[in-house]
Amino acid sequence: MATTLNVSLFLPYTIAFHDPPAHDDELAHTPLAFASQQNRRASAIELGQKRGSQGSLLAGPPTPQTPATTLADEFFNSKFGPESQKLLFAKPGDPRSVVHSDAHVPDWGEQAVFNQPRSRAGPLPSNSILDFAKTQDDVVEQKRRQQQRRKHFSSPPSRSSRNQSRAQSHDRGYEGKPWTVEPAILQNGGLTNAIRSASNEEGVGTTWIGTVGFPTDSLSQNLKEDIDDKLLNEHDSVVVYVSDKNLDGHYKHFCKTILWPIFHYQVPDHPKSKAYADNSWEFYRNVNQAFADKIVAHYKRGDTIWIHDYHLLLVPGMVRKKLPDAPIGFFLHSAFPSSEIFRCLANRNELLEGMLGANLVVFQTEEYSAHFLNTCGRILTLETTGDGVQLEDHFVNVLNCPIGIDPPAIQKCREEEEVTEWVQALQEKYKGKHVIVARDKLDAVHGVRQKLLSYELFLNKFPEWAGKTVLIQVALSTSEGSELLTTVSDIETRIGSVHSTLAHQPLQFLKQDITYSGYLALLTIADVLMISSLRDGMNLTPHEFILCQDGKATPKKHGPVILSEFTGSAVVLGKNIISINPWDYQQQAQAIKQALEMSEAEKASRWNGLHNVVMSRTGGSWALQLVDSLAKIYEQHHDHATTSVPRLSITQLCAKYKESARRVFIIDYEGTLAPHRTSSGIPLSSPQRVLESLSELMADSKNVVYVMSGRRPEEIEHIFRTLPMLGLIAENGCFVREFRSTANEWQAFVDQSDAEKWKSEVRNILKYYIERTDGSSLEERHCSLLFRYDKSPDQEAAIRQAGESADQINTSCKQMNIHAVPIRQAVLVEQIDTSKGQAATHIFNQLRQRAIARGEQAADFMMVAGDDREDEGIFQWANELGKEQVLRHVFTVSVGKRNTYAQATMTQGSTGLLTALQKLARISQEDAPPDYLNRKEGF
Ligand SMILES: O=P(O)(O)OC[C@H]1O[C@H](O[C@H]2O[C@H](CO)[C@@H](O)[C@H](O)[C@H]2O)[C@H](O)[C@@H](O)[C@@H]1O
Repeated sequence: MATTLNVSLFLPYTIAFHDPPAHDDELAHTPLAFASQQNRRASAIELGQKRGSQGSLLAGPPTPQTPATTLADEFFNSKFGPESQKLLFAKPGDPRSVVHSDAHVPDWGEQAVFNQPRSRAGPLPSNSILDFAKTQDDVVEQKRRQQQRRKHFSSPPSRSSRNQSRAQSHDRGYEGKPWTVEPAILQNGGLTNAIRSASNEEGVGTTWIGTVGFPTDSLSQNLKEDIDDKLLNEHDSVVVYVSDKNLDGHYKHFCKTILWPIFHYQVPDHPKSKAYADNSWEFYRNVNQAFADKIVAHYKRGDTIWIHDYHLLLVPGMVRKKLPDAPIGFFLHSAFPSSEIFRCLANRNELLEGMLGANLVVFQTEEYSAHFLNTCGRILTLETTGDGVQLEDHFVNVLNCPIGIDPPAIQKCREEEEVTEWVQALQEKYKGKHVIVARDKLDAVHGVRQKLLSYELFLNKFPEWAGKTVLIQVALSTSEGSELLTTVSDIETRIGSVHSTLAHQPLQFLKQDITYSGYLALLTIADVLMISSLRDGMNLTPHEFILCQDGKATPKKHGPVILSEFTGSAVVLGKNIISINPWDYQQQAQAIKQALEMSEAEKASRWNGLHNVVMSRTGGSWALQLVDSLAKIYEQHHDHATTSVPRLSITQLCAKYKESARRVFIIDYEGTLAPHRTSSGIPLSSPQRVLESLSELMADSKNVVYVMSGRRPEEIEHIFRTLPMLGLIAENGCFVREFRSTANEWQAFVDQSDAEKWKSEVRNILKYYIERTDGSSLEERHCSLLFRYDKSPDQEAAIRQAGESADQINTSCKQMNIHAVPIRQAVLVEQIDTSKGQAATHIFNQLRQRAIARGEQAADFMMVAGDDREDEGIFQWANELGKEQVLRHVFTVSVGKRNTYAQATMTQGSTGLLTALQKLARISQEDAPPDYLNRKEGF
């Protein structure tokens, strides 16, 4: 069975270590025996809780029937202990159960949920700019002073070294402890649910590759191997082990303080931004390399590799280096920012190049894929189309395909008794109230502050609602500083002091996560969902809310969704949401009022529309679509991959040449018949041999010979002035001089006065960039313009300017039917509808018509030779003629080693091609009638 390797920073599983039970001698300290004991314990606790769960379930005044510790207390105040997994997952004890789509807990290495080792990573090495200015003497002197100071103050060890040594003594106890496999806390729940749902379909095998989500330095090799075995054999998971130091630098530093903020538009101009390179880049690279190595070690021919999210942007490129032929897909779960933001990243080129190692790069929405294409164009000066990015020798497809949820699995969880109990309790608690719910990460991008301010405004502006509305905001902790928490707490206090009464609290702010059953119940009983993210790749909470609002468990149903326009889900869910700009507090306040006052009919109609989207765009269909799209693209790429393009067989070429009656040659000049011009712009090497070979070929009246070029007609005509009968295609197909035309006339395929219109506009744009790029120049052609930077001393700066110029032209001149294409050390601006292929079609059709008119045989042999991207279209066209049997023999030949649509390659370069042409000419000479060299007319 074909296997998909799903690669994500965190596996869906982790390991929990347990203390052996004190008075339970019957239990051996083995994971299995211990797990069964844990399950028994968990059930006992659940039972105990349920028996006491008759009263109010959320923190509030206790009722007379309420026992001293209510389930509500457990719900919100429980300390995370070994049983606390039930707070986060649908089914405790079942590592495969549905998980929160957007779960989040405290920092990596500092979790308190499971008993796990702590990080042994020390602080990042210093990145002080001053370090670079020091002389060796300064360094020695500084160290001496530091030592003196330490002695003088006999300062206690630093906090991090204290933590480290504490961690080490704490970790000693993990060896020999029983352990169990648990659903991971740190994981992308949306991804896990989607892949699981698709894996339930027949024929899709999945292997996960990722870390276990906790620091592993302190685990012995034997223990690691035991964990490897269990996860591989029972959970189809391959563990990537990286040192605590690497994962700490990678995740806590590079991912969390640089990539995540920048990808979510935390503008790097901000003084606190860390968009500058800090030392964590090295750790990011190391972790990505460890993942790539693991994938390579595990990959078998026939497998498909899917790499997920912003933590692993370099992995596709790293794997590609080792597995040139593997099918690799990359999916970005988060947002992708505009190129203006992305370009602030110090390692922007490496990150983009890493992603481009994939065959297919997929984003949640069109906005992100468009930003990516645009960024590749601007920063890497690559040619992009709506479908992807053209690299020198292959195409990387780019797609958008939004993730969804797994409705059947969630519906099943909703049937659990515990959810029903929560629903009843919550309904009771909020009887007569209008409940707005929300569950977000408490970080700068999720807009909790903006939401609370808008809610406060709503309460102040519409006091008639203040006594009957409750906003339940579940806020998931993040590593972000306390500043935001302080601000949010201030707003919370203000709302409480102005609007709370003895009987009513309009805001329930819960700074911790809730049980999965509680979460589903909350979504079921709520009247409105409100999400105010400033940016979010997708956000699946709206999907889950819509599903739970079906009225099956409660008469309350079809609650409206207030959703920030900056989320991927707003794009997917479309017009039926109440769309808000989280920065517009007035609009948000108004949206709350609109949602609360919406008629039942409107609610139902909006919900139906939303529900259709949720049910059709599911996580399972997303996962299958990714696999399917990659398979198709891979097949296309592989149809013409270099490895499968054979060398041109000269023997076969000669044989077919010999047996054909009418032949057409269309051969590219620069890079094919002769090497590319040098960077000094000095003419190409002597074209003498080229002229001789072409002349010999033209001597046979059965042959029609065209040379094609990007140059202006007068230039190419000058180069071939000794062959006035040679057919010529100039400016990439804008002009054609017919073969054996005595009039020496050029036919134009472009209206030059039209071209003048767009050229004057583009000239102005290019002028700006040329002024800023040393050594660059504008080459004027009749139907195209060329921004050349081959003589620029600073190539890097020139490439950047070229990329930006192409981007600006492609964006601002869209209506003009032109495109700017980065080519070798230049940007070519030309009309979209002209090409070498188009000129070739014209030539070929004319030849056929003439042959038919004269009652002669049409061409039965064609050879097309080229060397770069611009020749690919003409290769495809000629191949088609062969496939459709318009021509009996077609030879498309690419000079060099690039990936190509040509049927054959000529790895020996121009010299090899000229030798082949001369061989053909010799055949003609051998077969020639005595008057051979005097015959002039062709067919
Ligand atoms: O916190 P991280 O480890 O850095 O991971 C980032 C988040 O990844 C997941 O969210 C992303 O994927 C979701 C599903 O595609 C999407 O809904 C969300 O918008 C993305 O940001 C994960 O679900 C979050 O918990 C992580 O915080």
